[in-house]
Amino acid sequence: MGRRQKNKQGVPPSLDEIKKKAPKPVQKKRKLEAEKPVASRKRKLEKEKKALFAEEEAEDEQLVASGAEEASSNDDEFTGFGSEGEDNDSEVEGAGETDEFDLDEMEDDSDEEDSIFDSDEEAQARPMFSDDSGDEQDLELANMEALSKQIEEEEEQEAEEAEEELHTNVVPEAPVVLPPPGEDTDEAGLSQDLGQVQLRMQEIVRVLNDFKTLCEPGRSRTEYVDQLLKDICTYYGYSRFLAEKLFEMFPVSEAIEFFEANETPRPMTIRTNTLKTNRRELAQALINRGVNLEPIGKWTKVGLQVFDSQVPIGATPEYLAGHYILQAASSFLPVMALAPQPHERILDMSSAPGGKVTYIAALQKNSGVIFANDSNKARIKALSANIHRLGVRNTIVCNYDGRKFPEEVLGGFDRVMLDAPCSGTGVIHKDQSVKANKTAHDFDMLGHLQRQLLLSAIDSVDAESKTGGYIVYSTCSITVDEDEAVIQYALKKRPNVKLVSTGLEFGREGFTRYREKRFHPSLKLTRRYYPHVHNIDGFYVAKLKKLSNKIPTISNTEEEVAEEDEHEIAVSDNLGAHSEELTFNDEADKEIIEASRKKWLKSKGYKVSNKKSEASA
Ligand SMILES: C[S@@+](CC[C@H](N)C(=O)[O-])C[C@H]1O[C@@H](n2cnc3c(N)ncnc32)[C@H](O)[C@@H]1O
Repeated sequence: MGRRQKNKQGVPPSLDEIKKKAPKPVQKKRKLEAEKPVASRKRKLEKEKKALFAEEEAEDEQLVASGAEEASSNDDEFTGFGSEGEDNDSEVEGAGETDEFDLDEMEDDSDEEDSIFDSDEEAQARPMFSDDSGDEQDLELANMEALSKQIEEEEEQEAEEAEEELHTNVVPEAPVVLPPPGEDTDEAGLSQDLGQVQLRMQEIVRVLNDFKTLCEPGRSRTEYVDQLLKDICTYYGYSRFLAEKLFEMFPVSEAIEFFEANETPRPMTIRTNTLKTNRRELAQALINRGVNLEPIGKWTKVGLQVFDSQVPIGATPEYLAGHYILQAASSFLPVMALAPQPHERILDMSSAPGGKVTYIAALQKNSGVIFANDSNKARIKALSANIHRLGVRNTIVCNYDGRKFPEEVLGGFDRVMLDAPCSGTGVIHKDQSVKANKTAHDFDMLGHLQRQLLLSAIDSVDAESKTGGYIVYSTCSITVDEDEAVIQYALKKRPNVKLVSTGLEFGREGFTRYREKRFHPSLKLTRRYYPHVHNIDGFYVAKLKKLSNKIPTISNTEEEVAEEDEHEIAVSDNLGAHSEELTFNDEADKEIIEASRKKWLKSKGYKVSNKKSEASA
């Protein structure tokens, strides 16, 4: 846990902000989860208000048109849902859920909600929906009053805080940035006071961004980066290993934005369960209970963002009746990419606690069959509970190791969703323990499991499916090891698949090169999401199309084999107690393991014979 979190220091100012201000030991009050900067929210609101009133007359036509446009802008897979007009909640968005929303944790959420203050006035000012035809725009109008009031109050509070800061701040001295050459931070007595550390980070970032002009004579870039990493560990509470791993993914300033974003929660969001209601009705019901909300964005017609509430969001009658599920917005994305069609046979290989699988069922309108699998028995409980509460009836819950598909369980699916177990580097704001707990060994083991699960997912799909033949791979981690590297491995091991567009409207392109690694150019088609860029959890989504049920022979050169399976060397080095869980069950893999083993033995100085070892014979 980071020192800032442990000390409950609340949301610290961003580094941009501290450029303008001196550090203050007393931190600001923690903002509400969904809170955006007041000025920008107000501007947005005013803009929306104008647009809404201007367009009011053309509302119905516009809604229908925008629905049609959205349907047509997506893959062919979506056409099955396209013809039912605006109330057709079978829109192409997908949903999913990450662990934090499982039932066990719902109580905690509720407690948090209880503590959110909302004035009576705001509640009274809540407008009602009077028109059946509206959707997103009605909803925004309905919330306008409440939001305006809230924003005004926030403005007043911010003005008070600014005034307070003016009186309490002392202009700081320029921080000492680097210890004298040859000394480390402690020896040199560099301050560990968090305010000072924060200032030092800001100063180092400034120097690194204009190194030639600003560096101390004789000091190298590496020295600055090293001190910055030390400070990141001190200030945010990361292990050196993870700080480096994440730091090297971004340009320097952006890396700090990423670390900052992990200190604040993402907006609370819910997904309308279209098996039971539609978003407009749900929004009205919740507004009537004192929930302040608005649509998440144009890209989803089922998502709502909750700003604050007078009632616990995880315990309203609507919640208990299964009209919605608490679900991170990022988790909608893989299901949108999967784009399940009615009547299809679908496998969700690691589905607990069920956020994504219940959205798949909703998009299928309870038709077809879904196998909702998860290897963790304990999590199956929450999965079943969600399936029941949300009125999902087309789903069979099962409890296998995903790697047993298709051979020992079942294959021939139209589509497979693999929302893989991962390190959770995209959701650090929810689980601060990731900062200190994840080791290189964990990443090796996860990468290995993810690769195996993905090959099983691919093998479980029927390439001849009339409507499908797709696999979606997603993680709530942003590390290349768990994302592009896993897909690259699958492309090489299964030349009978290719990457296709996810159909998602936003998100950064996947890496085609990362440090010394080079990936297939089609990795560009995959999508990356970041908390500091998209204000959603860090996420990765890739969509594959299976072209044939036959796996073409792989003619890898020895060098390619060694390159692809670099991580396997590390894994075999590390197998130890976990070796039973991680045995390969695939002939092709055995050869690769053997090649890796030989390379590893050679690297350790052993003489390696060209005969096959007993284990692989
Ligand atoms: C990211 S969570 C899935 C979240 C889920 N898709 C949702 O939307 O609610 C990853 C899941 O993988 C499961 N898992 C881990 N190893 C597995 C394996 N070998 N086979 C199948 N599931 C596995 C974990 O129990 C965990 O529930």
